[in-house]
Amino acid sequence: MTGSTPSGGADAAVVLEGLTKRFGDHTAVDGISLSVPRGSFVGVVGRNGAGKTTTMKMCTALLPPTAGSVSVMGIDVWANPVAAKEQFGVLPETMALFDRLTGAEMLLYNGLIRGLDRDLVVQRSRRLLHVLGLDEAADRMVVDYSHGMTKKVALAAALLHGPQVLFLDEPFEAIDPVSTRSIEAVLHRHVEDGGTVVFSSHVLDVVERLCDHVVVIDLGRIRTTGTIEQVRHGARLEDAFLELIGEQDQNTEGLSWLGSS
Ligand SMILES: Nc1ncnc2c1ncn2[C@@H]1O[C@H](COP(=O)(O)OP(=O)(O)OP(=O)(O)O)[C@@H](O)[C@H]1O
Repeated sequence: MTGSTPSGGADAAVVLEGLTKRFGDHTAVDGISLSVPRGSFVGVVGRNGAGKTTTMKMCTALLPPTAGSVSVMGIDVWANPVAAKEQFGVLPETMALFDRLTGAEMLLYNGLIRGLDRDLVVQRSRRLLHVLGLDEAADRMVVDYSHGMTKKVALAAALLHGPQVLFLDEPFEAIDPVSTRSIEAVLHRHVEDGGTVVFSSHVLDVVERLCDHVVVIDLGRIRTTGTIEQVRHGARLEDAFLELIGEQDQNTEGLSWLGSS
């Protein structure tokens, strides 16, 4: 995986070139270039406000870039969003779901608007709901789901059309350990079958366990990228990350009043 000189070759699942997003005077993403090979499992990490979600949104046709380009499986996401969307599934940070439908109905609706055959959608939905531990919840309205259950049904919706690339923003946030393992198994299966996963996470132990590559973003730029081993240099990924980002001192000065009453 290259961080500054995207090859853009036929082996690339995702190619970012000079991807930039400015909000007024603030540059949230500052000219990111990256080439993600097909079949890789990539963790995107960075502290709060580093630019992970903004980058994910630009990759998935949710937020137009100020400059630069992104392509998925060779298709320019912003020049040809409809064709590009067939290639990827997305679990966004904030989910606008049709939550007055049951989980099964929501998946059916998602599948049908993607033009999938009804029987195929029903069959895939059942399987996904089962694997993600949502059998019991399938006939309940999504609005009544817990945060973790909502995330899992949104993940099922992202997987339904069998995309080549998955972009997942914090897929493990609010997910219990049992479901974490189920999701990990689904994602591993996707990669074993030749798919690509790009996900952001603050849980570096999960990134270390799952991913073959990691991208560290800071202040809207790629701070470093490579295989997990290259980035952690034999240490724990979390320690390597803290050293890289330079935030090891936990300064609690001025908080002596905490717990004093
Ligand atoms: N719509 C917006 N308008 C203005 N500024 C924004 C907007 N969206 C994001 N930002 C800013 O862009 C920067 C990057 O935000 P982003 O959400 O991409 O960070 P992040 O790495 O995903 O953070 P977190 O880990 O907290 O989710 C932040 O400074 C944020 O305040």
